[in-house]
Amino acid sequence: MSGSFRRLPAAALRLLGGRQGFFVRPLSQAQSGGGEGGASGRGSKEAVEQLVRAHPVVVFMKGSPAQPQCGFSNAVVQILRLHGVSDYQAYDVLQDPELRQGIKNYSNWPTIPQVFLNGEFVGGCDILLQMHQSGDLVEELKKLGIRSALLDSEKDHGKK
Ligand SMILES: N[C@@H](CCC(=O)N[C@@H](CS)C(=O)NCC(=O)O)C(=O)O
Ligand code: FES
Repeated sequence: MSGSFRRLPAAALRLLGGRQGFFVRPLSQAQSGGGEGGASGRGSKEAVEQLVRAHPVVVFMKGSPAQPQCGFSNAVVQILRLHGVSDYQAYDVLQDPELRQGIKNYSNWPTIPQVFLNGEFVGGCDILLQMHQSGDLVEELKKLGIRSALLDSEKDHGKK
């Protein structure tokens, strides 16, 4: 799981953002404020936090679980499917440039997809794949009260 150290750069960014208030902003900055930078509106920390906490399992992706628009997002969907996880909240960042930037600011992670469990940033496609291979994903799902479907298929093969 990610440590809280990932939040530090976001806090630093907020501080920098606060300092802008001392100056009259040049037009170019004023125009970008509240836009794709995610400093306000749908990309703000507060708005993103609400989305992150809307469900025990949350995925920010390109496209939808039914129609992923990128192989990395598709990989996350397929890993969750392997574990029998179909009840999760997915957000399509291709529909919302502010969210696309806002989620990166929020987690201090530069790419999509992004997976959150119980409001905690877990990682992208590579990390979810590692957790799948190591067995950590089964354990993390267990903490959420979700029994991975892989446990049942392992039982069928005489393991546990
Ligand atoms: N290694 C990454 C793969 C994801 C990735 O590289 N995503 C790129 C291409 S889809 C991305 O989000 N780029 C920034 C963007 O499209 O906003 C992971 O583990 O999730
Ligand atoms: S959209 Fe091109 S790699 Fe994800």
